[in-house]
Amino acid sequence: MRGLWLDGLRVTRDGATVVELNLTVAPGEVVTIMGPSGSGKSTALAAILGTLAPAFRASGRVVLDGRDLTGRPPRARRIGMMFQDDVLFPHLSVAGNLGFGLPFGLRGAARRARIASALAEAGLEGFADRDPATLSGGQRARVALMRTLLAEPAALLLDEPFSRLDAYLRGQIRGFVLDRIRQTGLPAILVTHDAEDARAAGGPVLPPAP
Ligand SMILES: Nc1ncnc2c1ncn2[C@@H]1O[C@H](COP(=O)(O)OP(=O)(O)OP(=O)(O)O)[C@@H](O)[C@H]1O
Repeated sequence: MRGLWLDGLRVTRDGATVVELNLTVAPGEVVTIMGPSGSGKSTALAAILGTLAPAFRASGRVVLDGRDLTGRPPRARRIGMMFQDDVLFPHLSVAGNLGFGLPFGLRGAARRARIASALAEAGLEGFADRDPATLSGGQRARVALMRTLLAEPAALLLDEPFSRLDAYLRGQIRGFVLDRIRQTGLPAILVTHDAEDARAAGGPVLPPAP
């Protein structure tokens, strides 16, 4: 079955449940998780990604496109992540940052072609050699998303990815991200405090059930 399935995923700390999720996310669908600060949203994403802090224990299963990811290391899960403070590496050019998303063995013309098409998709032709410090917030956010997508993830997790952007940019970048999700057909989970984000995402909205 294609898509992301959280089959009784439960995270505990000192024996107490922090968060529990039972849901399926279809290809190209965005499920939004909204809830108060400290309700376990980021913890749930870390459990899906396989990066839980040692204080937590996870049970249940994470199944992606029919693969049971339980117990697999993060890099083997093929899950892309976009954070609120997604930083670009300051010592690399924009192209160098995008290249970081690419498979390690990809070199030469094939590598350059993938980077050029990502730049074009992000509306950033001619930006390959730019220092990331000279980009606007919206340009940086687009490069960060394209870097994540170049790694060819099979699902996407978004943790408050728009919250540092002003209202105008927020709408623009949100549209860009949601378009990419629909085009790539990735199942996605969006954590946000913003009702407009949830509405634009168009999918189910869940509280993280304690
Ligand atoms: N590394 C950690 N070790 C121990 N407890 C932690 C750790 N990280 C988070 N917690 C606790 O786990 C609970 C859930 O935190 P989490 O960050 O998942 O909430 P959140 O819903 O994402 O909050 P916010 O909206 O503020 O980002 C909180 O009580 C938090 O204090």
